[in-house]
Amino acid sequence: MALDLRKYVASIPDFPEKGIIYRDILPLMADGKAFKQVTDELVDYAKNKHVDMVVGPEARGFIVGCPVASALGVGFAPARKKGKLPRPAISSSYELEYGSATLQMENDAIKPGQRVLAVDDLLATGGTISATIDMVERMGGVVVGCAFIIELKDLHGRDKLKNYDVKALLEY
Ligand SMILES: O=P(O)(O)OC[C@H]1O[C@H](OP(=O)(O)OP(=O)(O)O)[C@H](O)[C@@H]1O
Ligand SMILES: Nc1ncnc2[nH]cnc12
Repeated sequence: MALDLRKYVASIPDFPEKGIIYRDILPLMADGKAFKQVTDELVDYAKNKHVDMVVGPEARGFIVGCPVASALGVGFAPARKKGKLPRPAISSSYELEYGSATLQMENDAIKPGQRVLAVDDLLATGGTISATIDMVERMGGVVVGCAFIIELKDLHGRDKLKNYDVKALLEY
C-alpha cells in the first residue's frame, strides 16, 4: 500500500530565517520505503517522456535526481553552486525565498537536442529551477518536464514554469 509521504516531511518554523517554514525532506530520504516510493512516482511521471538526461541543482536536487536518472537508465548532470566545477562552465543567477545565488553547469553537460528532465526536492519561488532550465536551454537541451517532491503554492513558482510540464508529489 502507498505511504502518505506528507508524514515523512518535517516542518521546521523560523529556519533559516524568521517567518520561513522549512520543509525538510531528510526524514523522507532516511526511510527506505518512502524514498523508493518518491523515486518510483517521479520515474512514473517521466517514463513516457523519452528523457535523455536528468539535471538537478545542488544540493537536494542531487539527492532526488540521481536515483531518478539511474532508474530511468539515463545520465545525471549537476547544476552546482558557483566555483565548484573544474572544467569550463556556464552560469545563471537567481533569487530565492531567502537570498540569492549562482548555479553553474559544465558547458558541454547537455548535448543539443537532448530531452531533459529537471528534478529538485522543492519548488518555492522557482528561481533555482528556472536558472537550471536557462543553462540547459542555452546548451540546446529541450526541457520535457520539471519534477519535485514538494511545491510551496504560496510562492507561485509554477508561474515561472508556464511553458513547461510540472509535477509535484506534495503541495503546501
Ligand atoms: O524555488 P526556489 O525559490 O528557487 O527554492 C527552491 C530551492 O531552494 C532549496 O535549495 P537551497 O538553495 O536552499 O540549497 P540546498 O539544496 O543546498 O539546501 C531547494 O532545495 C530548492 O533547490
Ligand atoms: N521553505 C523551504 N523549505 C525548504 N527548502 C526551501 N527552499 C526554499 N524555500 C524552502
